[in-house]
This record gives sequence, C-alpha cells and structure tokens, in this order.
Amino acid sequence: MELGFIWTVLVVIFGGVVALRWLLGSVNWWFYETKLGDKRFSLPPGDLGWPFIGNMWSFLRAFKSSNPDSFIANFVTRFGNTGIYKAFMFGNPSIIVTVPEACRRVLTDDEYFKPGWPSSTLKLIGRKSFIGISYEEHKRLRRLTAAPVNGHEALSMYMRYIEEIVTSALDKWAGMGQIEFLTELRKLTFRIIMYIFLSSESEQVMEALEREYTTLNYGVRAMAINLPGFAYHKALKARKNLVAIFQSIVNERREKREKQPPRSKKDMMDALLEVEDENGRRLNDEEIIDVLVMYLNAGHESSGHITMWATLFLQQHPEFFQRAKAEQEAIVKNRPPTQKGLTLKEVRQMEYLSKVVDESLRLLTFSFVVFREAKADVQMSGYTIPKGWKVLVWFRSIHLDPEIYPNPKEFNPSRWDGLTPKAGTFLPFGAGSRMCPGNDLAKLEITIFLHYFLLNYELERVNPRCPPMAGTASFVRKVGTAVRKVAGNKGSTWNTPHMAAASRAIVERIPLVDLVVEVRDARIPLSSEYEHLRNFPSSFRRIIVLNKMDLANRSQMKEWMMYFEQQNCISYGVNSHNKDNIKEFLNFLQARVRELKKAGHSNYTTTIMLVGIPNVGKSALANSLHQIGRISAAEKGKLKHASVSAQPGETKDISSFKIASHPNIYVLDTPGILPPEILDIEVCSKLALTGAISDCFIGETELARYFLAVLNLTVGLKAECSGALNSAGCELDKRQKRKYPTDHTQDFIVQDVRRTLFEVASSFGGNLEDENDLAWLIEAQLSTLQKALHVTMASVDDTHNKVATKLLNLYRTGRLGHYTLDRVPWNA
Ligand code: HEM
Repeated sequence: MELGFIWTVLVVIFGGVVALRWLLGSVNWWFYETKLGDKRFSLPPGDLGWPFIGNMWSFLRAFKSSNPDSFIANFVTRFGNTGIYKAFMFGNPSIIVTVPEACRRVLTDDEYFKPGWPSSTLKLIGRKSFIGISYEEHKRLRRLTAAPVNGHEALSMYMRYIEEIVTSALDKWAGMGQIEFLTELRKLTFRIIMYIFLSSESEQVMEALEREYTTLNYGVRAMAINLPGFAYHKALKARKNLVAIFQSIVNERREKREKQPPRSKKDMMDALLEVEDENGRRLNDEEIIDVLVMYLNAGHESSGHITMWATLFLQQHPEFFQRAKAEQEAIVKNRPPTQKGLTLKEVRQMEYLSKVVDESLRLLTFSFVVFREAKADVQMSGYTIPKGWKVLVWFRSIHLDPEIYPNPKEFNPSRWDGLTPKAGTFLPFGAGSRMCPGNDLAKLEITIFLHYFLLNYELERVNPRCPPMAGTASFVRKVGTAVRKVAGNKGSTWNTPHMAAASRAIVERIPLVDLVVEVRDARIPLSSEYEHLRNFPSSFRRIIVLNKMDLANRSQMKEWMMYFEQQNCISYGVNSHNKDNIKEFLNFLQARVRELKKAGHSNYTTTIMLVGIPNVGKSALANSLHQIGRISAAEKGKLKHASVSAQPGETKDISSFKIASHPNIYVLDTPGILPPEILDIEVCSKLALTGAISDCFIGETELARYFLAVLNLTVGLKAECSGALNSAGCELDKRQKRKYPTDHTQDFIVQDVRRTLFEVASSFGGNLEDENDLAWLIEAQLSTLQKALHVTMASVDDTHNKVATKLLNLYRTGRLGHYTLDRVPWNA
C-alpha cells in the first residue's frame, strides 16, 4: 500500500516535470509560430527555446567558454547543416544565417532587410546613429561621412598623422617595461579617430572619452540588465557622460563658428555642423552626437583588437614574422634617400603584410554577427523568413568553415597566396550599403603599425598562454614571484647539478627510444608542458598523456583533447589509479607500437620513455602499466617498483619497467624536469598550486589564497549565478558520494567546507574583479573555514596555515571539485 503510494507520487512528479518542460518548450512556439498560419511549416529548422530567454542561455554559455562555435555547432548537430536556423535571440524570434549566399543576400538586399539591432544596443549607440535612422537619412549621412574617412585623398592626409602617432607610441612603450598591449593599442586607435572627427580636442577630453567608451563597450557585449552593478547599467551611465561631453564640444564649436569665420582646416565635426539636406535643414545636436558616439566607438575598438592579434600571431609564428619583416625591409631599402616616411604606394606594395592583415581579420572575425530585420516575408534556401523577424548574419561560421578555409583555426597568411575569395566568403567588414565605411582606414592603421613594429621591435608576452583572470592578478603575482625566486636560486631546488645531468641524459636518449610519452597534468595541459620536447619536430613519435584526468574538469578535458587533435598531436587522458583506464591505455600503446613496427620505426623490443615535469604522475603511471601489463608473474616479481610520492622530485634516476611481452615493451621512468627559468608568472603559480613545486617554497597559506581566488572567480561562488552554482554544487556532491562511498567523515567535512565557502561568498557585497575586495573575501573564507575543517584555535597565522594545508589537500584529491586551470587557446 505504502509502496504503491510512493510510486504514484513519483509518477506524478515525473509526469509533472515532463509536462512542465513540454509546456515551457511550447510557449514561444505557440506565441510566435502558430500565428504565422501555414507559413510556419516552411520556417527553417531550429527551436525557439524557452519563454523570454529563448536560446540566450546556450549562446552566453558558449561565448563565455573557450569554444564559442559550439553554439552554432549544436544547431548543426540537431537540425543538420542547412545554414539557416530559427531561434529566439535577444528577446526576438530570429533567423540565423551561417552560409555565404544567405549572408550576402541579407546584407545586400535593402528592399527586404533593414537594420535589426537589439533595442539594448540601440539605447547605447543612439537612436539617431546609423543603426536607428531611416534608409534615406542613412544614405545621406553615410555619403557625407564615408568619403572623408576612407577616400584616397583622406587616407594620404591621415597617413602622416598615423605614422607619427604609431612611432612615438612604440618608442614610449619600449621604455615602459611592461604594458597592457590591448589597452595601449585601443588608446592609439582612439587618438586616430579623434583626430579625424575632433581634431582640436585636448588630452583631458580625449582621456575622459576613452574611459567612458571602455565602459560603454563592456555594456554592448553584456546582458541587458539595467540594475546597479551590472555592466549594461554602467554602460548606460557611460553613454550619458559621453553625450554630455559631446554636447559641450558641439556647443563650443557652434559658439566659435558664430564669432569667428569658419576654420580653413576642417574636421568631421565641422562637416556635420555644416551639412544641409535638400530642404536646407541642418542636423540637430542629438543627430550629430549620436553619429559621433557611433563613429568614435566603431572607429577604434575593432582596429585596436585586430592590431593586437595580428602582432601576436606574427610573434607566435617566427616564419611568418620573418617573411613579413623581409618585405618591410625591402620597401625601406628601395625608397629614395630623400623620402621621409611611408607612402600609400608603398603600402599597396606590401602584398604579404596585406595577407597577414586579411588572415587576422578572418581568424578573429571581430564583428562575428550583425543584425537585420525582414521588412516582408522572404523566401531563402527553400525556407520562409517571416516579416518582422530578426535575421542574424553569422560571419564567424563562414570564416571558420573548413570547406572554405582548410584548417580554419590555424593562422596561415600563405593561404591567401593566389586566393580570391568567392562572393560572400570573406566578410570582415560586412557587405552592401552598410559595409564598414572605415575598412580602408582600419587596414591602413594596422599596416602602418605592423610596418614599424616589424622593422624595429619584438614583443615578449609576460603571460604567453592566457591573461590572468581579473582579480586574481595579485595572487598570481605573489605565488609566481616566489616560484621564480626559488628557480633562480642555484642549488636550492630543481636547479641542481644532479637535475642538469638528468636533463642532459633524457635529452640524449629521446632520439634513441621508439616512442616518447609526455606526461602532463590534466589540470594544466599547457603549463605542464615539457620544454625539452619543443626542440623536436611536431611529427616526432610523441604522445601527450593528460594524467590525473579525474581531477580536471570533464568538459574542458574534452576541449583539450580536441585542441591537441587540431594541433596534430596524439593525446590520451588517463587516471593512473584506475585499472580499466590503464588497461585501455596499454592497449592503445600496443596498437601504436604495432603501427610503428609496420612503418619500420621499431624493433622487436620497444622502448617508451615517460618524460614530464615533476609530480605529473610518471612513476605512478609506470607502476600501473607494469602491474597491468601482460607479463609473467616472475617478471613482475623481479622488477622493482618506482617510488611514488605526493612530493615533487622523488624520482632521481632513469629506471626501466617491462609492460608487455610478445613483443616486449619497456617504459623508462625519468626524473621530473623543470626548465631553469620560467618566465610566465602565471605558469609558475599554476605549477605551484598543482604540486609540481614543493609547497614549502611558496607557503601553503599563500597557495590556498590563490586557490580560493581561482575558485571564487571560476566557479562564481558569489551570488552572481546562484542558480547555476547550487546545481553545480549538487552535482558535485553527488559525484563525491559516488567516489568516496565509505568515507563519511570526509564527506561531512567536504560538505561543510563547500557550504561555508558558498555562504561567505553569497553574503559578500563587493566586486570580485576588484583585487582588494577579493582579498577581503578570501581572508573571511580562511577564517570561517576553521570550524568546518576542525582546526583548533591558535594564532591567526597558525590557524590560517592549518586551514590552508587541509584545504589544499581537499583540492588536490579532487574532493572540492574538478578544476582545469589552463584555458584552451583556440585563437592563439
Ligand atoms: C578592423 C576594424 C574594423 C572592423 C572589423 C569593422 C567591421 C565592421 C562591420 C562588419 C560593419 C558592418 C555592420 C553591419 O553590416 O551592420 C561595420 C560597420 C561600421 N563601421 Fe566598421 N569595422 C572596423 C573599423 C572601423 C573604423 C576604423 C571605422 C571608422 C572610421 C568604422 C566605422 C563603422 C561604421 C560607422 C559602421 C556602420 C556603417 C553603416 O551602418 O552604414 N569601422 N564595421
């Protein structure tokens, strides 16, 4: 009777959940599709998601991850490669187009399509800007503004100024030590567009405007939540400030023009004040200001980003760097001795550099989507785009389509050799009547910058892999600096004569073995790279093993495997404590050995060398392979075991383990080697946190602070995403229970620790991106954790130290969750 009742309740709950899901999934369909009548049957495939949010959740999730393309890939997987999908985006029923013909048609057919930007963007850029005005008005203002920005005459005029500003900026940066490259480049491109529009404004005005634009831009890319503390709210405030600054400039100019005769040297502001339509009407202040807000924004943000990436790409690819540099040197060499500076003719001769710029524009696709609205029902690719629906022109999918650009995520300027892109396949500046009016100016700015950069400068990235998360910088700095200090201290750590000898022995043996297995820590797949292998060609017989995969984030683990595959590296994820996993890995190794034998690379006995930095689990892996290996019991008994320790640097010599017979396979376990100097401070801190460097060198409390900084920011412990957070917490708890079924005491401690961390973070009212606020939160967490971790009261330092030791232990055994600290550098 009781069981029957429980079953009934369960069935009712299950039925209720299914019905609710169906209901939620049908609201948008019912509201937007059913009223289309029969036309709804010819809508493109897709789904309108749930009410209000539509597909925005998956869109934001994809674009906040390191694989934004997963958003469209999901449509392709679910609905096929139709290149046109229905969705619900930014509060509107929408059609997303992702293939060249459809994108081009939408951009060029003004009869059927008009701008359709989200109202939140319109509020920031201005209803009298190009994206808010009528077709006729747009045509008139565009004619007025485009030629003075982009024409041949204009460009030759701006060239001198751009050159001056670029050379003096490069000179200044070289003397500044470290710079924030993007910030400086944005300032540089902002100066140029300011010069064109408002030639005579002071340095203070320029700085004030630049500051406000930075805030405005954050808002353009954020969720349109107009509540204090949110980026969109701040951006609306920034727009108000911009309007006030521009208003005072307009007033001043009008006043001056009334008192004095018009100036001979005119800028765009003069042109906007003077222009009249066919009825003699002049632009009012709101119209002038909105055009300024739009142009000054569009005119510096994208150019700054593309310049940064083009420079980084070149710096990362010495072969392309050298080719581009040689071209610039040849141009300077062939120049008449009397000529000062560049000419437009010379810029046109820079064929290779132009390919570098095009390739950067393609790979980055800074404006990855533009918005239109259907003015009437439109037939496209056999589907109907209903009148009033938004159309999202998704350039990014075209530029990263492997059928159009083989290996699309690879930076390769040479792909443009002899290539004339087919219509619609290269749209970095859009197309049609709204194509970017600053395209030539932007290219000129980037080219001039690269010309001078290549001739005289080099860039060294302080953080070559990826920038530290906002807020964590000071923690990274503290831990990283401590690590670097230890590294520089001869004899005190890995920098010993013994290590140097071991390192030489390994390097000498690498070419002699059949296969090299580079063991990395799955939590830091890039930071735990074994530097000595860099000097071997990428085709070298190497497998990258991401060990400790049980401690890494699962979805990021998949992304890393995809990344290595894309880099043409063979990679394999293992957990050396999992028998089944090791069995599979052994089978995989044996298959590789068979392939090598076929290719004539291996003899009857195969030797595999395990290499890696300290504490990535080489010895544990060697032991497990030896234990699982199909070798006779006698052989197992005879062989020694590798000593495994949680401390780095335990293995001192190279030892050999048999892991298979018929054919015989041996693995060589080697000591963990770190390079004598690690430049990247963030890499240093990640190595310390994951245990590649002994804790005693850095101090456990400092490491725990760094860990909490990462935890607070990546998991978002703060209330910011409390819904997701709670569910993440639940999922984790479930997983932990499965993994440690009998360890109840530990389970309770872990739950208490998690609860304490969440509670302190949720009641925290500060800004996580502010280092001081974050530091305050971390100290509060360390103090409050004392109870959860059962640490007896002592002095503050002592208590913190004990808390830190226990906290690090929970993190390193995976009980506090699975975190991957390195992000996949898809675009790098
Ligand atoms: C690498 C740099 C740049 C990129 C990638 C870029 C990209 C684009 C794209 C894709 C559009 C088309 C928008 C649409 O179809 O709705 C556009 C429009 C626009 N861009 Fe650019 N742009 C760049 C630089 C500039 C510069 C330097 C200026 C200023 C001089 C500028 C001013 C504008 C303006 C005013 C529009 C609106 C045009 C209209 O609606 O008629 N852009 N840009």
